[in-house]
Amino acid sequence: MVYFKFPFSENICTTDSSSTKKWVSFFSFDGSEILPFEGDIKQISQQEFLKNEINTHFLSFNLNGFEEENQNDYQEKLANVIGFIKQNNLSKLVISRRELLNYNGLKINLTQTFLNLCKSYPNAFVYFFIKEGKCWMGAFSEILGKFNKKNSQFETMSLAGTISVNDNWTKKEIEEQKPVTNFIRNVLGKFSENMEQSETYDHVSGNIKHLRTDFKAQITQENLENIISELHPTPAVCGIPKDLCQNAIEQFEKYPRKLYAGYIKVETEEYIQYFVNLRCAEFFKNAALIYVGGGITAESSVEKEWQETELKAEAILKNVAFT
Ligand SMILES: C=C(O[C@H]1C=CC=C(C(=O)O)[C@@H]1O)C(=O)O
Repeated sequence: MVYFKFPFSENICTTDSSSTKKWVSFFSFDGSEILPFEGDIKQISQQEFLKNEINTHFLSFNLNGFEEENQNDYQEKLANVIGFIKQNNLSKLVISRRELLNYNGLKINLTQTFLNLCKSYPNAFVYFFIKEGKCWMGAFSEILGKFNKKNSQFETMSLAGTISVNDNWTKKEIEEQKPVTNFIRNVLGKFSENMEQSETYDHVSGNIKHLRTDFKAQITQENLENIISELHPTPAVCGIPKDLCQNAIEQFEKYPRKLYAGYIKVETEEYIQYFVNLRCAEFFKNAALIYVGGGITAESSVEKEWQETELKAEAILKNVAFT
């Protein structure tokens, strides 16, 4: 089963298994895994959603033998990453870690946690699914693509750079967002002659904010999947050049990102939308892993980058409901 909420909507949606059409699919970061959900999309009321509490005791698998990276380990790794960035003259490389949430014998009310995320992030795409023993939940507002089937308009955004809502932007974040914007402009330029780019502005997401630039372009539907595969993974979740950065991520992180930093495709009558899967967690019977990362540049401070991942983890953790 899958439940989700579109940005700026309060309606909870699910899929109705009477149809075999696949309107909702999750794509892993490295493209090796696709998790489709069969059925037409339908809305359900909050009462209906709350009828059966789903908690972590229902899940099939325990998380065993997981060793969490502590602040020191992570900062040491980032120091090596910065060396690699300088050596290869990279504008940025996005590195992540997994924060452990141990339930300490308690259980998590997943239905309530999903509702808390919906309330905390009205501008986000929020989802929750259990399938084949896997359980993930996430809430984020970055759009990889939104295609309007009626007028063939394609929208996307460059979203990067993170600070606490009350802080001021520094050169580091401004320089970190630029390669994302340039990358998107180059890709869209190959497929469209009329592209519009907005000013760069603040995008608030709970306790933090990002820099954001919007794009609109006229495209043809036949090119949609090509555009998505050229865009993904954008330098907001990977880096450029893509292949070198994807390899470096594998070397430095030493674990598969699975669905983190992948995307979710949702097709409705009017739109085909692709949401970037960040601020997400993988739930097990006894513990959960929160996936958090950040864009590292030659100017990064390893301590600030650690704090940034703490802030991002907090965005999920403060919404978790224990029963
Ligand atoms: C990779 C993540 O965030 C991306 C999206 C927005 C801001 C980012 C940053 O400031 O590093 C990242 O590019 C994450 O949240 O795990």
